[in-house]
Amino acid sequence: LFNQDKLYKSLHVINLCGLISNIKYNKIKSDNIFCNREVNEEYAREIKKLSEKIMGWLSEGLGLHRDALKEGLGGEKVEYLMKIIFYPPCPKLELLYGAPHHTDLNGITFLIADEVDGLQAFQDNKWVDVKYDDSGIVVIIADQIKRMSNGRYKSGEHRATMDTVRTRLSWPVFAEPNLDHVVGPLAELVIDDAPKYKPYVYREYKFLKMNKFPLD
Ligand SMILES: O=C(O)CCC(=O)C(=O)O
Ligand SMILES: [Fe+2]
Repeated sequence: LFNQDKLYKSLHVINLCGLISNIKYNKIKSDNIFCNREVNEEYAREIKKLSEKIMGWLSEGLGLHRDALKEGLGGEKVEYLMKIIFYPPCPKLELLYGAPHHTDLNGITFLIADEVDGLQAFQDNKWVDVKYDDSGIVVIIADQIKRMSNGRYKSGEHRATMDTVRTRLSWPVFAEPNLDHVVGPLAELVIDDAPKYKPYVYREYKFLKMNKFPLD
């Protein structure tokens, strides 16, 4: 999917995550270790390209033109939100999940983690581990693609567990609509089929889902 050289170049921040995964969070924050603007910008550019390529394939899979999902998500106004998540060790795993099971609110998510496993996907009615693999990137189809496709694509259910002794860092990038953009089933997909989902201004969708209000 990527030009490999470019990928590796843009990933050295991620490798750094692996190396520093045992350093205390405060130290990470105070050292501003992630503030390598050049690398982050290059990573963001590559994620944008990858995101548009995959959304192109997904659009074609719906029998639509390549840009259909990208345009539905807001075209050039799509935003790429990078999060760095810190999961401290948890000696009693039965007490909590790092991230309880959920689907992502946005359009599509790209996730890289350090070498500590934790991400699990719900597949065939059971939770399966997404194994750490530093040659790849995890792609999660999220709510807005499900809604634009009128349910023909599912929003991938996932969760993150913690490790009893090791700290874990993960690095998802969420491709999401601008808060004022309205997303709903694509017009071409609701000619013969009834719309399964209401269109929402993304700001409102986020608010309703985060507060567990009914959506449709
Ligand atoms: O840390 C992970 O592997 C998953 C994080 C996640 O699912 C999220 O932030 O939405
Ligand atoms: Fe998630």
